Amino acid sequence: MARDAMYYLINHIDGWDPGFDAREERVTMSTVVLDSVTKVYPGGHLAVDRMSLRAEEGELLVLLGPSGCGKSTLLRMIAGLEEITDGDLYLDGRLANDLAPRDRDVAMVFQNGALYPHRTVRGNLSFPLEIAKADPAMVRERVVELSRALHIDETLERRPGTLSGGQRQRVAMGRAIVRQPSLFLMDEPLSNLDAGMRTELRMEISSLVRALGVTTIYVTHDQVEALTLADRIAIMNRGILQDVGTPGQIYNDPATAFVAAFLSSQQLNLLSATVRTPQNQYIMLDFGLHQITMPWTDPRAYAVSQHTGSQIIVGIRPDGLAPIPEGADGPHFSGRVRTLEYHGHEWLAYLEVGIPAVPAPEPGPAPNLNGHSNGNGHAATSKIRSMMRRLMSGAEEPTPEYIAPAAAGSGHHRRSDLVVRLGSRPVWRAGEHGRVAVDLSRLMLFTLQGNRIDPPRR
Ligand SMILES: Nc1ncnc2c1ncn2[C@@H]1O[C@H](COP(=O)(O)OP(=O)(O)OP(=O)(O)O)[C@@H](O)[C@H]1O
Repeated sequence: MARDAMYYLINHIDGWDPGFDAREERVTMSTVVLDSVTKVYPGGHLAVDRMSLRAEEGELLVLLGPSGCGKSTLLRMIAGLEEITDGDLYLDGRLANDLAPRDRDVAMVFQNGALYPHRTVRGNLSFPLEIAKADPAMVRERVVELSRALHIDETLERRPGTLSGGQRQRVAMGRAIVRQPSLFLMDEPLSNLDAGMRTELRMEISSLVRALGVTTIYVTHDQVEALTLADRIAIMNRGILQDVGTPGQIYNDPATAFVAAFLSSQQLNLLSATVRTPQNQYIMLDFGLHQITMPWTDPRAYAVSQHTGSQIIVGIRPDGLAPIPEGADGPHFSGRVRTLEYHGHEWLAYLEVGIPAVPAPEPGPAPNLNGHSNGNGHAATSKIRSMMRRLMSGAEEPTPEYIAPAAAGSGHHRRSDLVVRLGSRPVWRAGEHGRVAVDLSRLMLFTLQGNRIDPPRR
């Protein structure tokens, strides 16, 4: 959104009086607290498993995860559209499990920007204010102002069916904004748009919700959207919270191998290594054909040494490896360049280094995530376990904590190529021998279950 349009919107919204005490509402935006919230759908499907999470007042919290991980279910429970099976939801400090959706002061924007098809854009935008019995003259004025700020003023007399996808989403956002809720819930609002429109609207959403200071929970499966938009990201898999932190924290210091792999734009190198401490002089990560040494002065050394004699998973992003000349010193890998791939802004090289590679394990929740807990976690856990037993009547209790990596520890690792980022000019040709320096500080160290060996900083 253009800067002047943004100021226009903010200034006018500040002065709004839409017929209810909106300004009072705006100074205290909702905090959202999930305390061990669980959803089991009829039929026994566990969609959300003991999620504890807190969205601060005015925060833009992104829920990120692959399709089917339970993001929409969680959002719908917050909106009151889906019943909570177990655990507690607090909105602004009030227990809200049984609060009717209309009493939650929540506005929701969906993927398809669901609008009233027989109402014009003007009718759609004014509807929430009409319901609130606002003065009609004021409603007309406010709708025009808002439509200008959202660049949809020329579409006011049109019906949603005649609008582009981007215009429909702007109207949907406008309709959510117009009644100034204390909580915005957005469920993949950009996923039906083309790449250019997604980028444009992404920036607009970011400036809009920040300018309004409305607490926003935004669901997406797109890691770029999450990294660019969020104050904090909560990443989920199979209904379980995997990590929560600022984009920088979870990208650079991920709690689990799943998080590291999910947030990598290029394929993350996940390699199997055995930890050794020869004569206690240093730590050796033994990759079979290659060894990397880590001095005792490394801040992770003690934690890694606890795994001496065992296998661990070492993660390294393609840009943590840099080509170096043959014979250069320092930690390195080397092998034949199998192929080069052109990606426009960069080249990727695939280096045959003969190191066992492993898929990212999908562990349970990382320990010590900074979600909210009111101290009754054990009670909630045993409650849900007994409920699951009832639901599954005799079936074995589900244990989502650990799904063994296909190859890890089995001795039958597939050997795959090391992916190396080369930048805009390839320094090698296919078939040549290549050598890459390993930036020790960029190595991520995980147990075979996929949890970080050295605790992430939050
Ligand atoms: N009404 C329902 N009844 C039974 N199972 C459901 C229902 N709604 C969702 N599920 C299941 O719950 C799980 C979580 O679904 P949910 O829609 O919350 O995931 P999601 O992360 O939002 O996925 P997507 O990104 O594809 O929308 C899925 O396995 C889904 O099939």
